[in-house]
Order: sequence, then structure tokens, then C-alpha cells
Amino acid sequence: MIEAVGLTKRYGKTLAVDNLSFTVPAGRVTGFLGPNGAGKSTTMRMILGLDAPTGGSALIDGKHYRDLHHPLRTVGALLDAKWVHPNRSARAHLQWMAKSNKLPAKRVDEVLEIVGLTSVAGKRAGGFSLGMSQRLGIAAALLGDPQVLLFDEPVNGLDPEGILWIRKFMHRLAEEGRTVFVSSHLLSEMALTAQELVVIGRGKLISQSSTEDFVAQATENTVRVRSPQLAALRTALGRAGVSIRDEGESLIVSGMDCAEVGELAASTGAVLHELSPQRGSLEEAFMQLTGDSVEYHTEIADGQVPATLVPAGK
Ligand SMILES: Nc1ncnc2c1ncn2[C@@H]1O[C@H](COP(=O)(O)OP(=O)(O)OP(=O)(O)O)[C@@H](O)[C@H]1O
Repeated sequence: MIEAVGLTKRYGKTLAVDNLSFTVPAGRVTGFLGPNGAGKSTTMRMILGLDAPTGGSALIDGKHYRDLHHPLRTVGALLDAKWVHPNRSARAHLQWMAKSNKLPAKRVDEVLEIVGLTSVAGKRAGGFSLGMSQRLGIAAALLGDPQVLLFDEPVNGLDPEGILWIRKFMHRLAEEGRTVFVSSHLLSEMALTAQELVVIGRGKLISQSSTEDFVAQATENTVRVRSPQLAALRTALGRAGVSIRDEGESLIVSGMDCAEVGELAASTGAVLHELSPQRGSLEEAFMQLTGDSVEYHTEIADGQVPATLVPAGK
């Protein structure tokens, strides 16, 4: 478990992290969401003892990082996948890390196997693709078989196959009972990966909840209905006092569930070609809760269209 209590970090005039308190439970993938510059990396660095807080504390299984007896056996992290000597092989890099942290050499081949790099273990890490470098970074994080794992933007720049691999891998680590804390500004990906969310904006906590609750609290469930007798249906729905909006050949109804819309359609004699519940998205929920502090746009990367958020003015 990770616990931040009143965590604060000031860089000169910039308040990067502002009195932040949250808990990251074991056995779940917890997404750490926020626009660029919200303070995610700074928070992770403070948890890992790489930056000293100006105030408050960050605890891993109840202890400050500096007080851990075996840091790499307790917590593993992927902060920067390209942090590896380019001329070293993947195996040599991990052997060096294992040796300098008094971890058994045989663990190197185990983690190479876990992340699927055994066949390229003797190759120069400098020639690795970003996806392979991410796997090597994850292998390094797993060397001490820690119960707590932190990943900073692990899917950034990866192709869809790499993104899917990371997502499944995070789930597997959580199913093994580990604490998995993963930062991202790719909301559509986090909606699929994270079961819990810690959401921050401008260094402050916006919300901590399950992903499901976060979306449900901030968005409205609606019903999409399509019918060849759309005009009659629209009139009946209007009389029932619900709010309706046109979307192409469909109506989007708020204020009634599918059963109610279906019954109203039957009593009107309207044939239905579609009657489907519409759930809000993580993007909508995020926009609703962060208001105008961020501006929404989409970014096209490797054939995918992930939603991403940037602060206004950037
Ligand atoms: N070493 C530093 N010195 C001065 N300011 C810093 C330093 N590190 C971070 N900041 C500032 O602190 C704020 C938070 O930055 P941080 O990198 O933690 O955000 P982030 O949410 O991780 O953003 P991103 O998604 O872009 O990585 C930003 O305004 C940033 O410019």
C-alpha cells in the first residue's frame, strides 16, 4: 500500500504538489491521472525518495522510502525507460542492477522471461525499440520481486500491441496481490487499465475512487433509441417530460432507463431498431470534474486515437 499524507512540493514559486493525500491499495491497478504538469512525476519521485517533500509524507507499506531495509525488494519503479547504458546488453544491465542491490543473479533470467525478452537478452539495449525498452524497465522494476510497483507513463509512445501488453501485465501484477500505481494522461487507456483512480489537477487532489464511480458520479447515463417512427416517439417522450437530443438518426434520452423508453415506445406503437444504454466516458467525467483548468483534444498516435489532456495555455 502507498499512502500520501499532506504531501507538498514547492520549486521556487511553483507549487508542484499541494497538500495531497491519497491511498493506493494492494491488489488493484490504480491510475494516477492529471493533465501535463499536474504534479504526477513529482509525486512519484517523492514516494520513491528521489525528491524531498516540502511538507507532508509519502509512505510505502507504512515506511518512508529511506527507512526501507531492502528498497528494491519492497518497491520497484519504471520512471524513464531509456535509463540504461546503450552499449550494455539487456542481461548485463539487469545483472549489474542485481549485483549492486545484492539480489540473486538467477532472478535476472526469471524477469527476462516474465517480460518476454529472453530471446533478445544478449542484444545491445541501445538498439531496443521503445516497447522493448519499456519491457526492460519493467524487468528491472521486478528484479527484487517487490509488492509495490510504480510506473510513470508506461504506455506513452507505444503501438497498440505494446499498449495491450502493458495493460494485461498491470492486471496480472495486481491479481498477484501487488500494489500497482500507474500514471498517465491517456484517459481512454486508463479507463481500460485502472480499477481505481487518483485524479489530480494543479498539484491538488480532485478525486479518489473506483474508475466506475468516478465516471458514474460525473456523467449522466442516457438511452439511445432508433425507430422508423421517430417523430411519434419524440412527441411521446416530450409529453413524458424527459430531455431529448437528436443524434443522427437516433434520439438520446436522459431521465428514463431502457425499460421505460421501451414501454413508452410500445404504448405509442413505435417499432424500435435500437434501444441501448449509453454510459459516460472517463474523458467526459474528467472534463466535468476538472472544469476549465484543462482543455481537451485528441492526439493521433500509431493509428490509435487516445484522448489526452493538456493544461489550458500550453
Ligand atoms: N525540478 C524541477 N524544478 C522546477 N520545477 C519543476 C521541477 N520538476 C517539476 N517542476 C514543475 O512542477 C510542476 C509539476 O510537474 P510534474 O512533472 O510533476 O507534472 P506531471 O503531472 O508529471 O506532468 P507530465 O504529465 O507532463 O509529466 C510543473 O509545473 C513543473 O514545471
